[in-house]
Amino acid sequence: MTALLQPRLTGKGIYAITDGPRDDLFAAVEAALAGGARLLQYRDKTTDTERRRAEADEISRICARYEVPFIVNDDVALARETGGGVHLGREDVPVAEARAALGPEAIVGVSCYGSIERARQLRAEGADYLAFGAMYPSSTKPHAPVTAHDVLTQAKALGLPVVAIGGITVDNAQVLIDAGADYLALVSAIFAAPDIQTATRRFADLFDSRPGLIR
Ligand SMILES: Cc1ncc(COP(=O)(O)OP(=O)(O)O)c(N)n1
Ligand SMILES: Cc1ncsc1CCOP(=O)(O)O
Repeated sequence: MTALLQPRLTGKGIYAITDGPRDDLFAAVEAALAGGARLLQYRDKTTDTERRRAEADEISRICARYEVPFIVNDDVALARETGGGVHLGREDVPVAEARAALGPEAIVGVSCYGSIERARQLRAEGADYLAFGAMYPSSTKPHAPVTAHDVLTQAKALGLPVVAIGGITVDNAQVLIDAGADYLALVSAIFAAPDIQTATRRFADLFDSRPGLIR
């Protein structure tokens, strides 16, 4: 296991999520972090174990330099090896199994799709954040059903950080923040942008741009 101290899950902002192999993966991650991303997830659905391990290890080090929590999608063993947290969906292991493998300090995030009941259950199981979506149709995950925005508002009452994901652009993001999203989870809007750092900064600025609004 890489002995890197994981920063805590605090605040609000951009949750940058990678989407499979690319030649400039490390530079892309670094650009998102330089643009102000506050959480980083390594998401690679391929089965190339060696490449995934090497990439996750390097990205965990980049995140540590920026003091940004590093999360691995799906793969608890890889999270353990690289000192990261993990994001779990309905096809993945239970929260308790991830917690037992990663320890009490690790971030364990969960997909709740559009279900407050699922969110309540996973909170009881020890999840650290609750992710909802797709909020809009997503070209990254085209079959993900779209969720109503008011689930974000309802989720606020559960007292954990609320993450919105799916089809988010700079033009449709503000309404999600206003509905209660603490984090906007973004794949294509930042990682397919010609200038990843600038794209991330534009989203990050949304969290600071309305000082008069009480959230
Ligand atoms: C922050 C965040 N939210 C949702 C997901 C989707 O997770 P899941 O439903 O397990 O689907 P895959 O990502 O595994 O295709 C996520 N990865 N991150
Ligand atoms: C992983 C995932 N889960 C629901 S939508 C989605 C993809 C989000 O990607 P994008 O930000 O490009 O729509």
